[in-house]
Amino acid sequence: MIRERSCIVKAGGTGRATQMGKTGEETGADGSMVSIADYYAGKNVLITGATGFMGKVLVEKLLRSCPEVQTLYLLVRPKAGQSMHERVSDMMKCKLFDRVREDNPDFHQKIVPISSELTQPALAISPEDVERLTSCVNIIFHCAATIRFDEPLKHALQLNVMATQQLLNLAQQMHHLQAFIHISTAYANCNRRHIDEIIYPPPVEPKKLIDSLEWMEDSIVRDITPRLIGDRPNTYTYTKALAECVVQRESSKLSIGIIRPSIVGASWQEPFPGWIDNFNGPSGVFIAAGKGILRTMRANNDAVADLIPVDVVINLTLAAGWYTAVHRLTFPPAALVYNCTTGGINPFHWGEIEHHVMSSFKRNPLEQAFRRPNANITSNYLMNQYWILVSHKFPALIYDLYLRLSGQKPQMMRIFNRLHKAIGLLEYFSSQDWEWNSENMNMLMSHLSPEDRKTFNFDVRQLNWPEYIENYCIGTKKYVLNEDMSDIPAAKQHLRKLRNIRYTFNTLLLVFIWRVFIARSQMARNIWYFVVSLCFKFLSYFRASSTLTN
Ligand SMILES: CCCCCCCC/C=C\CCCCCCCC(=O)SCCNC(=O)CCNC(=O)[C@H](O)C(C)(C)COP(=O)(O)OP(=O)(O)OC[C@H]1O[C@@H](n2cnc3c(N)ncnc32)[C@H](O)[C@@H]1OP(=O)(O)O
Ligand SMILES: NC(=O)C1=CN([C@@H]2O[C@H](COP(=O)(O)OP(=O)(O)OC[C@H]3O[C@@H](n4cnc5c(N)ncnc54)[C@H](OP(=O)(O)O)[C@@H]3O)[C@@H](O)[C@H]2O)C=CC1
Repeated sequence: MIRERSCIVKAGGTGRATQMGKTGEETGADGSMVSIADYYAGKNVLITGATGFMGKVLVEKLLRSCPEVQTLYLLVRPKAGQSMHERVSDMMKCKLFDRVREDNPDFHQKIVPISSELTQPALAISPEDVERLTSCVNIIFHCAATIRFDEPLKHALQLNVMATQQLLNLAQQMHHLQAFIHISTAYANCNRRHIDEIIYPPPVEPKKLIDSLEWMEDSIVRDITPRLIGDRPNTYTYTKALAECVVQRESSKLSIGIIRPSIVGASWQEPFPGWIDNFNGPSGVFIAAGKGILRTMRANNDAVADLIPVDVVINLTLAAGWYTAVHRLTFPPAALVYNCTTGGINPFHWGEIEHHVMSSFKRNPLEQAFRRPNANITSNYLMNQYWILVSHKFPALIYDLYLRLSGQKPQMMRIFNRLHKAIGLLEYFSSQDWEWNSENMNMLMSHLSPEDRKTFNFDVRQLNWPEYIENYCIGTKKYVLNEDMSDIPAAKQHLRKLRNIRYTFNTLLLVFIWRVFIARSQMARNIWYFVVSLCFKFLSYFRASSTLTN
């Protein structure tokens, strides 16, 4: 149980003892509050979702900036024919960990994978592992979730809500737990325009929903899902809202922090700019636009694009873990919520994103683009439908015809259908504005020492958007598509070839249409002869006047 009355925490590798002050704050020998790295020294940390996008960055940052951390227990499941050990060892080989590897080649010794399938009863953790975890874990970061927008409700509920409840149950058995940090999303309450740092009443009592869905067939659940999620756009935001409520209910027994990031994008500074490893959210859209596949999308040019770099989210998460733990005895029995957003502090709009993404991909083109990158966003439904027809479906049809004629399997229409499904799910978020209150983020920043403010920087006022977007686009090229920067001249050459193909195609099309038109209409023929004779007269006049002046 974590709401201990007093506690002495041995700060592991630093050999520095920290103790609870009168206020419940952990203080150093001189009475000052311990730094973040000192707090994590000697601590055992449990992380769920460590193999995911944000989990990886969290593990990396903990190892790099809190090198005295004792052990990181990662709840991992075997997947795609790989054992949990193989998955974790592959993860540690990835480029993201290069800096940690340089600082400490033996960093893997601090990582202990624990086999767990979060959708199974008791999280499918073996009794020995439960024993081990309950006796030593000091802090939990719960990142695991399904973030798919089209996840069937039952599965989203199982993972995002029920697994969270089970993890909270496990947390309550832990003897030395000091903080439970839950990663939610800023869009959990996207049915509201203004979102405060509070937990709103749930759309439905989670337990009742879980009980009633349990006996229902999947087809029935599918049919009633739209009615259940109501004014939320998908099962993801709906179940994340329910999860917050489940977490909040345990806050009288545990010290809890809830982080609500908005749209998490590539890293801003750490461990290097532009790191990204997936197609989620805007990354997939940027790549599709860079490849010249996506030419139109419904989004509001003037709406705020609330992107937040992944390293900012992780720095805030670690700082919130520290703050929750050192203040655990002074907290009221309520979870502290941190809206982790940029819109209210350093706003940037979708129209500006479009401009910078396009110019960045023109400077650093992706390899083997389908067409020259030239995506436009519009909030007009009909306009978007028109461009989908002209710029997506028509070229896909022609290309598939070419593939068929050359004996290959047509594939472009299939790609476009998938793309349309994906962007259709994102449009809700790119067409509207939200306003998040981020006072707790500012409050947390004010509690950091100047040194911690640098090491765990989450001050997004310093973010230079054009530079960030440029690094983001380069990051998608290098780390998602594994393309080499040295191939840029060839990629530019390919774009020039595409431009020439387009010019030739347009000219041939124009001539063809005109010829058809002339052949069928006397009026068109008359206009044609009139224009030609006008040009001829003008040329003769020009030639005659230049002869006279000579
Ligand atoms: C010029 C630019 C202008 C900008 C304009 C505005 C841009 C606005 C952009 C965004 C704003 C919104 C942001 C959201 C806010 C919420 C934030 C959060 O809290 S959570 C995080 C969000 N979560 C998701 O982003 C999950 C979304 N993804 C899904 O739900 C599914 O992946 C879905 C339905 C899109 C596709 O499902 P399937 O079953 O058809 O496909 P599957 O298995 O996921 O992937 C198949 C292949 O396609 C790639 N793929 C996946 N998503 C892609 C995408 N968006 N674009 C391109 N490829 C994608 C995958 O990597 C995979 O590749 P392989 O077959 O393994 O090689
Ligand atoms: N990405 C974003 O834009 C945003 C994300 N968030 C939140 O941040 C958190 C992390 O998101 P992100 O890193 O992007 O998500 P990812 O999809 O990249 O990672 C999800 C993680 O959860 C794990 N997981 C999923 N299902 C199970 C399961 N049944 N048992 C065990 N582990 C499981 C995955 O493991 P495995 O590798 O085995 O599949 C993976 O490690 C989530 O809570 C999300 O809601 C909030 C706002 C925005």
